Amino acid sequence: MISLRNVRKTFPVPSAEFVALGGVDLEIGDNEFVTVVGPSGCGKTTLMNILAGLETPTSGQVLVDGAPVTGPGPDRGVIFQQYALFPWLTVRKNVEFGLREKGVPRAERTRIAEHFIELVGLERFADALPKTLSGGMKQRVAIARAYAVNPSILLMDEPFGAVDAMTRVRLQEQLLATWEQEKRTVLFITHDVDEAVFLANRVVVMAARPGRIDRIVDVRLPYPRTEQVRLSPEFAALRNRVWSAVHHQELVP
Ligand SMILES: Nc1ncnc2c1ncn2[C@@H]1O[C@H](COP(=O)(O)OP(=O)(O)OP(=O)(O)O)[C@@H](O)[C@H]1O
Repeated sequence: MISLRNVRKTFPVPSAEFVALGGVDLEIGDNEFVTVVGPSGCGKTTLMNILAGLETPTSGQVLVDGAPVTGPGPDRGVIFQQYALFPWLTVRKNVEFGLREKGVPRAERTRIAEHFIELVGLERFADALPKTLSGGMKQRVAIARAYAVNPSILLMDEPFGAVDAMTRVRLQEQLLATWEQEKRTVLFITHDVDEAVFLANRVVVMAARPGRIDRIVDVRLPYPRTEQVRLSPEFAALRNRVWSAVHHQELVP
């Protein structure tokens, strides 16, 4: 369980302070899939960095299973928009990397890496170098690598932002298929309202100046989220609600 309690983050700017997050309260249950949308600059990445332990809040509490977050930890896997794979390592070695760091013995490393490479459908590319893979494939390697160290929480910041629209839809389906087999708590940041609704149990809509939660939309659509779900009137209604919540606030100066 993740708990954010009155989390505030300010950055010093000349002659004042900039309020990137102005008191965020949020609870995320175990194995929940929560997406975060909102206009540029509303503090999405700041929120994720705080949860990842890469930034400290100015005030407020950030708890994972009741314990304060004091830095990065193996309980939280982070996946960024840029693929962040080691270019000189094969897919297999990239996926094994965190396990090696943890001192997991070789046979066990191989077994775990194989399992997650298969789960993201890249078994044919296990011995390939990242430069020979498409952007979508690289991002699947990043997902397998994050999963391999067995974090209970996955923090994903616009992970599919750099791939084309068709690949993006496939990656969404693939991520959900992985999550349904290996449930984790996921916090997933995106600019894409369709993506936010398609993936989530709940969509957190943020607003800017100061960065805050504007509203939370429950997505009570069944999993697996098939094309039929994506094309359903229920999906369209939710998408329209989230779209209005995000885009109408941008008209405010
Ligand atoms: N180190 C910093 N110093 C000063 N201001 C910062 C710093 N980091 C972030 N900010 C400001 O805080 C605000 C929130 O930034 P953040 O990156 O969290 O927004 P975001 O919602 O993720 O934006 P985007 O969707 O464009 O990625 C922005 O206005 C940004 O300029």
